[in-house]
Amino acid sequence: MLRVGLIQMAVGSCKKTNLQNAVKLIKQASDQGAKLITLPECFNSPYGTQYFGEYAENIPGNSSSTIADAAKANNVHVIAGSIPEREGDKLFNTCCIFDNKGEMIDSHRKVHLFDIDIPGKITFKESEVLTAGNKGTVFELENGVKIGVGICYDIRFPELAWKYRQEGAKVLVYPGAFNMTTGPAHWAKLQIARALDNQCFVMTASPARDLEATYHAWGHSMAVNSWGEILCEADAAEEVLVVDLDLNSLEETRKNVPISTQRMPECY
Ligand SMILES: O=C(O)CCC(=O)C(=O)O
Repeated sequence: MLRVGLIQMAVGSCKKTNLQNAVKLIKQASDQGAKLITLPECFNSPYGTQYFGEYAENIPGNSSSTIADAAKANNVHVIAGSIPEREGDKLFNTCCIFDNKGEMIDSHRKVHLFDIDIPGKITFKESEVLTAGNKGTVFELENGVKIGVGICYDIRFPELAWKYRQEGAKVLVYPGAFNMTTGPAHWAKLQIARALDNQCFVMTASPARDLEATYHAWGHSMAVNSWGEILCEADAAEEVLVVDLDLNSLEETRKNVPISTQRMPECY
């Protein structure tokens, strides 16, 4: 069993408050026994291309070291959602991953930037300000369980998740901030799809919905098992979800429906 915490946190315009809130909610999840905790995409800054430059930080920097300290203080692994990262004259959307001693053991820069245009609904172009990451990210917990990490739009690309599965991932984690158009239409379905086509657990953490903000996040952070069942799901408000992932059930799914050994790549 792996007990995980999904933090759907309210993110506002004050970075200091956002960081304090993240630390408080990590403790809340840890107090309920979570050993692997994920924060949402863009947890130190409002989500929007107009904010990334102002809120960006180097890594290591204040935001990353605040979460590192929280990971150590609570003896938990933390997938630190994402922050706008500055490196030289470039900005990235970056997730730092900390072990339970507060060491940054890996990081993931969003590979697929969120550039979409749905007329009359939502137009968003992260590539106007962000640079894409150029690698996938799989890290390992102390007990050897491998975790693949993507950020939000990365969930739409099954090849990335399949690469993680091939590298041994059992859990796929996507901090994300879907919106009021694609959220209700696709968010849960994409998680179930990635869970089924890779026979992995999928976990997401979104910012809470703030109708005063310029971007309205869908929320609905959730965890899905390898059978495609939703184990827990938040609504739109701030909430900490804690749930047990039964890794034996995953082995059973993989044994009973052995798709990983039945591929016919020569036909694809
Ligand atoms: O894929 C979507 O519909 C939303 C993606 C998104 O909000 C993001 O990548 O931040």
